[in-house]
Amino acid sequence: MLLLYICSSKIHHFCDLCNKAFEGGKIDDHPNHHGDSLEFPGIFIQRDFISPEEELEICQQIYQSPFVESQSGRRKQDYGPKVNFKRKKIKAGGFTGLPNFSKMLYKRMKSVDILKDFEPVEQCNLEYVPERGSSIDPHFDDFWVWGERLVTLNLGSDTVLCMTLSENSDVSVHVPLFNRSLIVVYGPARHIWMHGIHRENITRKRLAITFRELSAEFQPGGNKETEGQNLLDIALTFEGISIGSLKL
Ligand SMILES: O=C(O)CCC(=O)C(=O)O
Ligand SMILES: [Fe+2]
Repeated sequence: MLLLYICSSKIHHFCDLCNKAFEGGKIDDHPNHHGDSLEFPGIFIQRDFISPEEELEICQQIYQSPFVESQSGRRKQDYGPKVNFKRKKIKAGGFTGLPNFSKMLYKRMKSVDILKDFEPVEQCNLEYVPERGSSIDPHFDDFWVWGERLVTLNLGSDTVLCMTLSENSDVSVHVPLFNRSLIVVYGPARHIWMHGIHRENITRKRLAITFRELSAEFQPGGNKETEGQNLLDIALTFEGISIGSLKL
């Protein structure tokens, strides 16, 4: 069966300036919101996290490494451990660390209150383009290996993250992903709501850099603490080459 990923009539638009989602309207209505509002905890947005010059530099760095084809018209570059989600196995394998250009992003993230103790162990760069109809179906990021906060830096163009309660939910919340902004997804937005991106909302090339931290099991005090520390030591060398590069 072909499941068409379309949005319900009850679209709410999340406003990062009000920290609420408003029924109907448009993504850029602020301050003229109307319609019922919904509390929508678990989204933090830092607009202009990087400058246009930094964006250009980061994009140039990204395109010096090869991409591999991914699902739904996306291409990706992975820097992280090899994870078998079904068997719950994680291996450092060919992981050589996060890429060099992410060192400055890591440092800057530390200056954001909600991320001051954020220790990323994985980076995935995704490329979306309208020509390939790139999108991502609604999903939860894995809960066994990945921790509370999902952090994404948005590059290239604006788009919208669509949050739904299930595949065919009749309520959706559209969250703006501004170019050069950083978004942190946590709490209910991470655990209760699924997230995805519609192909209609990819109108120009977009690059998303997602950083993930390890779950509590791999953190100090957890029973996989040593494994976690080892992965983190590798990640934070910032000497990584993408997994796809190894196969060439
Ligand atoms: O492209 C994005 O902003 C979201 C990507 C995502 O949800 C994922 O890689 O799990
Ligand atoms: Fe995701």
